[in-house]
Amino acid sequence: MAAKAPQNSQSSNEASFTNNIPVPKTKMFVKSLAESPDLISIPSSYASMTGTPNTENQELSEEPEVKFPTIDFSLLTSGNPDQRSKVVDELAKACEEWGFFMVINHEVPERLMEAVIDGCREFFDLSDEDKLEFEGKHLLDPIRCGTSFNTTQEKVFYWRDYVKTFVHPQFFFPHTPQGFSEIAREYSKRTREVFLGIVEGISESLGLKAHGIYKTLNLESGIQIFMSNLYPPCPQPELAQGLPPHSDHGFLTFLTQNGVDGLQIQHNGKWINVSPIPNSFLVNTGDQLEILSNGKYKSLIHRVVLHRNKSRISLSIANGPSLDTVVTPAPELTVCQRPAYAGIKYKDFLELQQSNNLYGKSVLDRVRI
Ligand SMILES: O=C(O)CCC(=O)C(=O)O
Ligand SMILES: [Fe+2]
Repeated sequence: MAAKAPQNSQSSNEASFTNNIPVPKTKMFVKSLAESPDLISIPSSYASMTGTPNTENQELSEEPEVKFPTIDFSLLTSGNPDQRSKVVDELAKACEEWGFFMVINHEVPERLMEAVIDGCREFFDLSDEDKLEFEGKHLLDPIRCGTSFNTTQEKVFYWRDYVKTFVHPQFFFPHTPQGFSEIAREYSKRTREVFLGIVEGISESLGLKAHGIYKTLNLESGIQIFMSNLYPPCPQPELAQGLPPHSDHGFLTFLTQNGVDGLQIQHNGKWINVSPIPNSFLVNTGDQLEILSNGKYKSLIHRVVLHRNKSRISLSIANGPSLDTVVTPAPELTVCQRPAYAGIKYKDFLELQQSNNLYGKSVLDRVRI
């Protein structure tokens, strides 16, 4: 059945979004595969050749109670300089030692967080034909929906469907399910406010002016990508992967989920399961922060493992520079140290990341000096 042309809330003919890298026809959505009545094992095209996710070259941490860094957003914005400077120090430590933190007391209403996840679920529940309307034709099309990560490049597919849309500087969104777009618009806006507050704190933590990063990365027209992932129940979770180990291309990613865990982060050479504090954001550092901080704040390597009987939905909001910003190490940080990364336009970085395999820090490695 032929897919109809994508329809979005606004025009998709923005010059900054058009490129010529075509998107292949989506393989079957993994949700439909997972719902096949007789499925007792995964097709070989989903079986990881590098071993099971949990035994792959690194062990799972055996620490029973991991104390993840937690940032109280209300203390960062309270106007009390002592409280703020304490949180700035905590941000420095979290970014340097973990590349990961949970944000609590962020003022995004819990019911909005629940409503947006419900919207994601309703979207994934649409028929394959309805979802294919949003498949997208080119890699940087503002709305794209599909499965795995990049099925033209992958020998092994990931047990994951996704919908991905650009929500800043211009808001694009599927017109269905009804009401989803409005909820997503509000959620994206509120999340961006928290992101901008955290960016000021990170700016200060690097010894830059509070607005330094905002100006350098042109965040006024910074990219915000709304990406929801569905990981359906998998009959052989020990063989398939939700997402392989990778870092995120942007500056900071804000993640929430439907109450089902599955995210693992790499810390001190071990994998750690992340179980979020309710109503918190899981925030991780991305490649543009690693470049800007000249390697002081490394981007976090993370991956997703699957469940036999549970369906997981996550929503990651990737926040990055404007597409035409050339990101380099901050000049203030290369006075005593040589720059460790060459400058690269964010749009080029994004295109490289989207058109290749998702693995490790493959794109960042290309700009290391
Ligand atoms: O689903 C998750 O927990 C992580 C998703 C992720 O890594 C991504 O969207 O880049
Ligand atoms: Fe990620």
